[in-house]
Amino acid sequence: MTLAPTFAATMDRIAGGFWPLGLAVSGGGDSMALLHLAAEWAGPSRRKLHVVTVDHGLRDGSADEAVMVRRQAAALGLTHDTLVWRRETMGNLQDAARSARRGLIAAWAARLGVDAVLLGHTRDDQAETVLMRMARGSGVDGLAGMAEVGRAQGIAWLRPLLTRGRAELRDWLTKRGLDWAEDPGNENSAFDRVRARRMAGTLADLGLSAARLELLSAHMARARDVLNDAMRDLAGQAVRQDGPDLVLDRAALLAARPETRMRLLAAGLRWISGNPYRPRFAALQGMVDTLDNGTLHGVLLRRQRGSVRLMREPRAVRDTVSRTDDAWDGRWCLSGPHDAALTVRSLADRAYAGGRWPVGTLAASPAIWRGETLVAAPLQEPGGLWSARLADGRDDFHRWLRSH
Ligand SMILES: Nc1ncnc2c1ncn2[C@@H]1O[C@H](COP(=O)(O)OP(=O)(O)OP(=O)(O)O)[C@@H](O)[C@H]1O
Repeated sequence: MTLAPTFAATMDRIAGGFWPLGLAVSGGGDSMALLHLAAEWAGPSRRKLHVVTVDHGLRDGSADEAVMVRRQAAALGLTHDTLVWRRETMGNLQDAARSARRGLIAAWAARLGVDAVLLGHTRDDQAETVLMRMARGSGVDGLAGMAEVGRAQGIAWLRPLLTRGRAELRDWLTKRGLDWAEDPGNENSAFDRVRARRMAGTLADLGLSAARLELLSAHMARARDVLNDAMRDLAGQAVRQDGPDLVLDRAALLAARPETRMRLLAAGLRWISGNPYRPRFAALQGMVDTLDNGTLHGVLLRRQRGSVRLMREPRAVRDTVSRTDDAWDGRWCLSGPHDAALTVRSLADRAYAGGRWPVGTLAASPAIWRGETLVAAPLQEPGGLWSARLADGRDDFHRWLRSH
């Protein structure tokens, strides 16, 4: 099928529930094609498409590209904003630029009431991602590549061009006499992605084309879904949430397949720690084979008779301080009489044994402090003026697991 109708069908399938929509357009060929295709698809509703360009200021011409995008967006009747990023961090420049860009765009979307932003990743980007992940020894999840619909930083990121080729998009623009900018960064071989792009060219000569790599990622995405279903079934049978902790039936877990067990443990560690990434494979494997006492990813594992309890590691939250009306450790909400002089910190060594909760759970639980004076310890001594509950979205492990 030709480009515009397939694009429209994809958009109807993935973007239907979102309106207005954001469009991240760098000025390169992929995202300029995205701009024109999206405007065509939206028709008279195009006023609800908002375009954004991040000017990284990393090289001459980046401001000109933003101006070019603005001009073309205006000609299509779309609003356009330029966000300027000033580099503050050292280290991997492309990674820093990408995460700054995503953060700026997400904040921009929140300001406009936009819940979903379109990105112009193509099949070639997907193929390069898969190759880079192969080179890093990724498993099924990594080889599934980028998702057509993903959630991060509080919004949805949609990639409606993931099955289309870069050359096809440029042809489409050329035929319509539309302009785009070539990113000089694409020729800089210091970047992993650029090296992957070159490697992809060589492999295509051997038959390992972008289309084949995209097929691989689609197979892997299906395998991942099956494995995640198995993990959720196992969680239903073998995991009980106890307040902020998880209690795992050790025998049931050890009887499950290692991959299912490993996924479940990784999910439990992420739910408790709030870390969006899973631990490294080697560290996880060591722990999952024995399900013994240990610490990983800011979480303690403690064996208790036939089970293993997962709880937040007290040391990991020792230095976490927040105001009483912010979520503490990203997962606890406190309520009580407001007083600007109070702060939330962990109960730490003021936790004592003998109550409803293990000392470890209490030590990593939130407490209200005035300087060094303990004002309230809601988990250890409930029923006082202060109470603590798990934040929405992090309060029910099994529900959380269904959406992660
Ligand atoms: N400066 C920018 N301003 C607005 N959107 C951008 C900008 N750069 C990239 N994008 C958006 O991100 C999409 C992908 O860009 P790019 O291939 O450079 O990848 P990336 O975001 O760095 O991520 P990855 O390296 O994982 O592919 C573009 O098609 C566009 O939608």
